[in-house]
Amino acid sequence: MSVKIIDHALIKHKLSIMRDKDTSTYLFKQNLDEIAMLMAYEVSKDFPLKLKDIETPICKTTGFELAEQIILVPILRAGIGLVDGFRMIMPNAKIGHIGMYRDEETLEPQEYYARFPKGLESSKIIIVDPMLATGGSADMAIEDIKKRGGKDIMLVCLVGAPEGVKFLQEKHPDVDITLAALDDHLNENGYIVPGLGDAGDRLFGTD
Ligand SMILES: O=P(O)(O)OC[C@H]1O[C@H](OP(=O)(O)OP(=O)(O)O)[C@H](O)[C@@H]1O
Ligand SMILES: O=c1cc[nH]c(=O)[nH]1
Ligand SMILES: [Mg+2]
Repeated sequence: MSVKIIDHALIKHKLSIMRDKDTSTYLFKQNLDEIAMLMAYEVSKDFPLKLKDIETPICKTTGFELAEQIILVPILRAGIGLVDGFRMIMPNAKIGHIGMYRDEETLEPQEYYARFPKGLESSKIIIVDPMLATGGSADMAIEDIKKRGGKDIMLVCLVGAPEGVKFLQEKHPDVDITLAALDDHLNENGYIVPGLGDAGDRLFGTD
């Protein structure tokens, strides 16, 4: 399993705007869209290709196309915020949904919804969620997808805590994790420090 933190000036700039508590809901989503596109570009750079015969205006030649179906799986709610950016550059991706919220007392995830396209077992599955805190939600999502036959799974989050990364590395060594930032620690309420607060609330204007 690998844990990769993307080192990119634009991502650092945009993520800092998102972290700022005075950033509006509109600008929060705008920057999330832009970071999602940059992250999608980065995580897909080694996706397998197959050869494809094409004809340019000049001659016949051999081009490429992605060899595998991509299934993007946002963990609701906040994960929805990463879907638009990923779809901009992966327009053929199918979308699965897992609905989950953390119990505020125990921090245990509760799954309330799941719906997937067919073909999990032969697709490249990208789970997206802005926040990886204790890792409980991502773990439950990965377990659910594995039970349904998914094998080739990666996790893409904006901000991760060391506690959650360690938990997932031990539990799912086959799942690669990509982050835009690895933060310092979790506070007593299970929030990432410095983090960006509650991603779902900031994205949708709830509190
Ligand atoms: O790693 P964990 O400790 O499980 O925490 C991370 C989860 O918490 C947030 O969702 P939340 O439960 O706030 O639900 P929401 O997206 O509906 O706001 C976040 O979007 C993750 O799904
Ligand atoms: O910091 C955190 C931790 C969990 N979920 C969030 O939205 N933010
Ligand atoms: Mg939330």
